[in-house]
Amino acid sequence: MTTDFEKNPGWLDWYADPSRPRFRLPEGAVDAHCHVFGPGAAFPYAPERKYTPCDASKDQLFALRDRLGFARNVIVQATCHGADNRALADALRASKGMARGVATVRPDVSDEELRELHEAGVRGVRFNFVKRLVDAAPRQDLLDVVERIAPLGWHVVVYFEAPDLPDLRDFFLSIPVPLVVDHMGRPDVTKDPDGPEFEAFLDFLRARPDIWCKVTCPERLTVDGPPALDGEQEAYRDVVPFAQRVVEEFPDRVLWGTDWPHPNLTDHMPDDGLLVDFLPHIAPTPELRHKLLVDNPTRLYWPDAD
Ligand SMILES: O=C(O)c1cc(C(=O)O)oc(=O)c1
Repeated sequence: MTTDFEKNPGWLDWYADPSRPRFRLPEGAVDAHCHVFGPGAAFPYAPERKYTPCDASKDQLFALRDRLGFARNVIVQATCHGADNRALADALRASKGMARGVATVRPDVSDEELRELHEAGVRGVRFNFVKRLVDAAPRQDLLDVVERIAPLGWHVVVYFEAPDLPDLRDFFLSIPVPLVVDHMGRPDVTKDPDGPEFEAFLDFLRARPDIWCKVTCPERLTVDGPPALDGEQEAYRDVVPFAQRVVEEFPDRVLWGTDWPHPNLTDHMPDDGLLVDFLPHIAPTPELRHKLLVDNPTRLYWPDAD
């Protein structure tokens, strides 16, 4: 088995020495979207992966959590690990209850694996429709997965790009468990936040009260920044109106996370401390920020916490 992996040429490694955020996160804040990569020598990347990243271990993730001032993490299975959830489960177990997870499973996953994942802290599965990241799975396979995970009380996280929503909408609405949308459905932020494409996305969120939305990844969505680097306190201004619209209309079902270690960025690697400083721009009041960072993710991932 290969354990010696070479990251993609031009791969941008995560930012090694993030600044301490000026914005002080509320107590109990959850980084509700982040990943671990390998390390490849211990947890090999999947043969079917579309990219080979740099390593980003659980210890490095937990160090970032502590530096930024988060209490908890939600770790999302990255596509470079396919449906091999061992690195994820290892990180969840090591977190001692301070991390929950979102896994990738195939319809033939055993009951025992599902039980073990649940016991480790997994509370959802991820369906990915971004063509550069995965080969499309047949929709029937996904519905078969839903049937397997529904009894565990899990939800489905969906990652897709805005132009694909019209084709996916009815399928999503047929999924009989809560849905969580990654990265705001990837809007084109050069378009009008009040225009038809983003309105179609908001309308999808309105279709059911159990559709949640991650208002994440300004560093991925931005077109003209400025980037969260060199102390910039007004980063990613072009993304702000989109995220703010979602936060204000759906304050009780928005989530936020760093997306560390930021796979596949090609332009720049953000300083994660400055990414945290982006939060007051999209959630302008302490009440909105408390819902976004504490109440909502705690309700979804730690419903029994007091
Ligand atoms: O846009 C991406 O490249 C990306 C990739 C992955 C993954 O590979 O799982 O996860 C993300 O949240 C975003």
